Amino acid sequence: MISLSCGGKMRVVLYHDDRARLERDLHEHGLPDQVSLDESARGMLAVLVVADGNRVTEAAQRWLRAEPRADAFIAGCTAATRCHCIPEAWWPAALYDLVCAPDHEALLTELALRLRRLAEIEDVLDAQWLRERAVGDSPAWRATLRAVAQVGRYGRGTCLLLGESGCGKELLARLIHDLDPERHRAPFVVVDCTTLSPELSGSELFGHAKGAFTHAVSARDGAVAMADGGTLFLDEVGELQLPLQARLLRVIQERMYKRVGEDTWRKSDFRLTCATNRDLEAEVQAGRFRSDLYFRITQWTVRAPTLAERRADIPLLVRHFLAESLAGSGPGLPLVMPEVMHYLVTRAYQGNVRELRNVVSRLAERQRGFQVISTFGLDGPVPEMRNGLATDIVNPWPEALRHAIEGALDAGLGLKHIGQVAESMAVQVAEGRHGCTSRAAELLQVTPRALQLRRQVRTAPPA
Ligand SMILES: Nc1ncnc2c1ncn2[C@@H]1O[C@H](COP(=O)(O)OP(=O)(O)OP(=O)(O)O)[C@@H](O)[C@H]1O
Repeated sequence: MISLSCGGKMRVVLYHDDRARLERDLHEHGLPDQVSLDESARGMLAVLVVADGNRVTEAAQRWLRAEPRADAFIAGCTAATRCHCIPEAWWPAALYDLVCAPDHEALLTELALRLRRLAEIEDVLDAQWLRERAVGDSPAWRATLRAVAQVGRYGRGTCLLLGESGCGKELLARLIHDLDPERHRAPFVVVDCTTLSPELSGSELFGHAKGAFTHAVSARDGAVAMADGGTLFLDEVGELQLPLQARLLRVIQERMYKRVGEDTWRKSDFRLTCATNRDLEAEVQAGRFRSDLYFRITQWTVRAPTLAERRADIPLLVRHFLAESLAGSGPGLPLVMPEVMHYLVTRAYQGNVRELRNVVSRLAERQRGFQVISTFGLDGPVPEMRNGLATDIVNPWPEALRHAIEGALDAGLGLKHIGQVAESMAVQVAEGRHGCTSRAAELLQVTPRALQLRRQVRTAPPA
């Protein structure tokens, strides 16, 4: 997939019979500052394709040959050329956007707008707050974030987030909400459709009037009312029962609802985002999900990649979850031994990022106080570091050590802390070979009691 961001300007190469005119027109239509038409500018490449007549396919092929390493293609065509853009025939995998407009003038306006948005989205993706919350730099994850940023910032409609359990759908739904310029200050209301009981589901979604049923001692708002002005997030929407689907459809269409036990129509203006790990199209085919509701909730769809599709992000995620687990328990982050990182990068994760988070927090808990995270207490055999994929991702020892030392220096921790990293590493390696035994103590040239004490000191909470 594509990555346009490199901390510099986005370089856009234009192809058009009359390049000078195209350039002038685009500038006139408000090309953003971040976009450079200067081919010598640093940065990744987006290629803008504008073609007339029947030559779209032929032109695209020519440009693909000329720019085989382009990161992204934006293809532009007018209504007259649209029918010649048979996407499957020539769209490259890196096609970022297809822009269609009725005529050349409208096309230029639209292209300039898309480029402006693209540049804005790249800025959003590089924002510190987003990088800290939605950790990962892999092309698959960046492509997902780009789609989510586009929906959040510019899309007004409903969005269905697809993906396996634990791969970050709820996190993405929150991002859509936080990126929505009009709604981000209003509530983000989550409804887990798996926990909606058949008896109370209507009340949980729509609220109830006092005395509507046995335990309704007072009137209460439901999720739909609470999400007014903000976002209603229906997690596991595929679990909704058919009668509730019908009621929900009405609310989505008309933004009106009635509390249980009440006859008055009430209004709620919310953005709807849904998530599912089911194949909803198959559910529609099987008659378990209403097709009209399906079309209503899928104005946009974004698929969150599995962790296996973004293994390159695992080292970053490991450090993120380590920092989360060890917050407040001492200076700096411990060094993760390359063997451990290799294990974490190559192991299978049925529960995706959630499972990785649990594994890392268990490791951090077991080795709290150490400056080095070793293989001690891993929940599976450590494979040999031969796997090509993992060796590309995992830093080898000297590099891992250098990172740890650089991290310590950046955090202003000095030689004492760095010495502790080395000492901790030696203890971990010796214990890895012999356990916490007199043999390990001998190897480290300390008494077994001193080794044990060191362990206690290390595991004691920091002063
Ligand atoms: N890129 C990421 N950076 C940081 N944390 C992440 C990332 N992706 C997922 N997580 C974390 O992983 C956990 C699972 O994510 P989330 O709940 O969003 O998954 P989900 O797909 O909604 O799961 P489910 O289908 O089971 O509801 C959460 O703690 C979330 O914060």
